[in-house]
Amino acid sequence: MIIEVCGLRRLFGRVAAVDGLTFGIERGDAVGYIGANGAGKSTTIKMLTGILRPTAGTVRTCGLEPMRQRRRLARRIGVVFGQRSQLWWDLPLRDSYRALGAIHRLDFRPRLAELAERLDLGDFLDTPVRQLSLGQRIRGEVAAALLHAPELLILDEPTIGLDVLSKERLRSFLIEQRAAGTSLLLATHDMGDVRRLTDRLLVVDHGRLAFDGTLDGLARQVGAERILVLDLAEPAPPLDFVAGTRLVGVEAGGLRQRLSFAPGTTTVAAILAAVATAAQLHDLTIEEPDIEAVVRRLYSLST
Ligand SMILES: Nc1ncnc2c1ncn2[C@@H]1O[C@H](COP(=O)(O)OP(=O)(O)OP(=O)(O)O)[C@@H](O)[C@H]1O
Repeated sequence: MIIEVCGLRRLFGRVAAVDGLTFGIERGDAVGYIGANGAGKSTTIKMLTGILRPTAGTVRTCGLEPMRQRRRLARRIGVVFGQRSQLWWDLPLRDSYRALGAIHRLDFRPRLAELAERLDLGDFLDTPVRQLSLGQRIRGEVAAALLHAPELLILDEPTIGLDVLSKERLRSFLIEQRAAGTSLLLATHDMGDVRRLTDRLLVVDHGRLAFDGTLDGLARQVGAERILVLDLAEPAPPLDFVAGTRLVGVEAGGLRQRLSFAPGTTTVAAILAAVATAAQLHDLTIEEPDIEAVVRRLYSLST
């Protein structure tokens, strides 16, 4: 296992930020770590990476004890905090990589060339970090975390604040990394991240594990439905006949219609095939369920 956590606890004064977590993650897995604000995600990550000492319980990351073997661990994991930077603000991006290369005692150039190409960093490698856009900086952060080819990549809210295109680019890159064998642990508020990048989901609530399973399993348990928003070429009568869906909105005289469906019961492809018999599609978007709402619902079911 690449991560093993047993009875993990962390108190801040009287607040238990993490309150008895036990879980394991297999090598090569991609796992989403979700929960409401203040649920304990960042605190868990800090204990996994050796930044914070557990109050009780044990944690092993890459088989190492993070607090005691922090340096050895740093060579084997990469960490990206979306809201904090590990880059040198006033230096050109390239100089941060040079410095990280020196810290890891490796010739960073071949790996950087590969990452720069995959993450499209070429245009701004010589720009000071403080002048980068958020999307550019996050790509820069991800490259920094992967420079030493770690076996585990831990990301805390990597796509927060990114526009749709930058998000999608980053996600495709992470999917490739995973296919190349890197294990992923991804703390996020974004259901789209979870759906695209992970195949297992841990939900933490008040420092405790509230769910461990697949996204479809979670959707079944709490009824977290996705909504397909269909923009039609011409107004159409209500599309209330599509198997496995529920019509939840008709706008603009039938030009825009919203169908709700539970993952696992039908597929977008099947829905579109049924819609095509009655209307011509112009555009579509999928609205993911809101993570906070899913967690609230999960919590209300378990209490
Ligand atoms: N250094 C600290 N001192 C005191 N309390 C803390 C500290 N760090 C976290 N906490 C508290 O621990 C709890 C868990 O916080 P944590 O940051 O781990 O949550 P989170 O799930 O990452 O939240 P978010 O999604 O908002 O980042 C919260 O109640 C928070 O206020």
